[in-house]
Amino acid sequence: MTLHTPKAVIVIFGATGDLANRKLYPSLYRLYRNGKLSENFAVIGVARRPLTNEDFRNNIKKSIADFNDEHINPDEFASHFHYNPFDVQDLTHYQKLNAFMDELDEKYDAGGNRLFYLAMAPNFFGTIAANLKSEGVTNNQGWTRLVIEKPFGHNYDTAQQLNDQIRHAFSEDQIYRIDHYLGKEMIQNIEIVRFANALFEPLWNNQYIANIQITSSETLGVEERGSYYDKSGALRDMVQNHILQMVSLLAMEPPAKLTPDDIRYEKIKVLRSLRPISEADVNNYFVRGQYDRGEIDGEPMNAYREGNGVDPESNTETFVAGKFMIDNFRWAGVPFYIRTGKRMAKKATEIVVQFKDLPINLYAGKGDTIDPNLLVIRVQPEDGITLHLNAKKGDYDTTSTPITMHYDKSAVENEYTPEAYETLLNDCLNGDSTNFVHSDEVALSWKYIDIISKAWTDKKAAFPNYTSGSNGPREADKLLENDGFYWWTIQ
Ligand SMILES: NC(=O)C1=CN([C@@H]2O[C@H](COP(=O)(O)OP(=O)(O)OC[C@H]3O[C@@H](n4cnc5c(N)ncnc54)[C@H](OP(=O)(O)O)[C@@H]3O)[C@@H](O)[C@H]2O)C=CC1
Ligand SMILES: O=C1O[C@H](COP(=O)(O)O)[C@@H](O)[C@H](O)[C@H]1O
Repeated sequence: MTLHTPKAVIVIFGATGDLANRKLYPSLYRLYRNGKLSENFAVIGVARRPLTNEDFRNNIKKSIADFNDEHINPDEFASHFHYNPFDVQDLTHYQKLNAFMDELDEKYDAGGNRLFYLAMAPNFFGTIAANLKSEGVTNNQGWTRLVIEKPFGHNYDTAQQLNDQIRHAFSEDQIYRIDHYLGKEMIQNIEIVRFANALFEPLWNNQYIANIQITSSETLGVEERGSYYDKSGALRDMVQNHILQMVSLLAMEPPAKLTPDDIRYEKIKVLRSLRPISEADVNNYFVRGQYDRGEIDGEPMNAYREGNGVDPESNTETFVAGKFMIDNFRWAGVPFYIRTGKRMAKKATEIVVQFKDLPINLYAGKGDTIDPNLLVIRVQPEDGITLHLNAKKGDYDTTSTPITMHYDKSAVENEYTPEAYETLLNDCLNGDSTNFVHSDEVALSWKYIDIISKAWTDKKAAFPNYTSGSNGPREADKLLENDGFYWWTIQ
């Protein structure tokens, strides 16, 4: 696809919030700095508090203060930003917004294109979408796009309701549902590693792969988000979206073409092939945990139930481990193990593809155990790929020893690797929806997750059951041990 420098008037609903300040403004700045955003753009920040343009621009400058680029004048960048105090319920505010967008469109020659970014709590999404439509804000000349943030609903039913509300005002191809994991460099690399290497694609199936493990662990607890998190939990917060997206990318068939529709079609097929589990079976496939007090880097940590906004008897899980089975020809019999949790030993996201053992070990007589080949995709904190092989030991005998081949980015490459939000904003501005989530993916993933959450809501767990700073509850290890496997250590 040929990319042109996009032109647009962008409205950020929730412009004074955490996401806007920490992620969106720095991402827009990097796009601007890297020439991906021309001078033909304006941003209107929308929120309740009564800021002036000057206050708002000062906030923008604070959010990009770390960049310190000599050749970019922060005032010049910030001059593209305009603040609009706003009440999302007040229709007259939408009418004024519409007129202001026209004015800025003319001033910046923005091509009549409009991007609405909803960086606010999801309960506002339906109202905002409906009001934008009823007040004619979406009747613009150029393209119109809507970006929404997760959570896309709380379960299947609420996700469908949310979708219906938004679809009333925007068509599916105008809606960009953000899953920031899809903007991460190494998650995007899964497709390239699989489909651009003759070495892997022929082996990428149940004949050669024993299991796939996905770990996304955090050292942080729920911090200031207790009241949101206590109603969500790790299953909804991480598994329904990020983890299932990673599973889909790892398991999908090669798409006919690299178009958004072809790729989504293949991902959706994976979600359709997930082996359904009954409520009675949930605990054979999934393990839940909640962190207790503990220590990380020598610092004492409190228990989840002691956090702000958390019910002192909370039954909410802060850890999930699980096994997905994909019942199709390619993956029959291959477990996809996943685990994610807060307050674990390390902050890391890693994918390990474990290949099957060879039929016989020719070196067993010489006392060597041959390790399985592993392909490790390191998503964060550092990106990289490691291939675990066996090779000759450096001695007189012909014996085998495990070796590794690493691909690590140089410091310079790392510096220029775009942040997830930067990549996704760039894609959206250029109309590329490949790395955004389709409503069918949302619906299918909720259908699967709802069964687990029902089983877990109906039956209280013996929480807390893992120490802060550990790798989660012991049951998560047993899940693999029962199948003759174990979790590979995170690097
Ligand atoms: N923060 C993050 O890292 C992530 C956030 N998200 C999602 O992004 C969304 C925003 O999160 P976050 O930035 O953390 O939330 P914040 O609570 O920090 O910000 C909420 C924003 O909404 C504005 N707002 C609230 N009520 C109204 C109203 N009635 N009318 C107009 N504006 C209003 C607030 O401004 P004011 O008070 O001035 O009105 C503020 O700008 C949520 O859906 C969240 O789940 C998703 C992934 C990561
Ligand atoms: O969406 C979310 O993701 C973060 C973890 O993101 P990462 O990029 O740091 O891996 C998680 O902390 C948060 O609870 C969740 O809502």
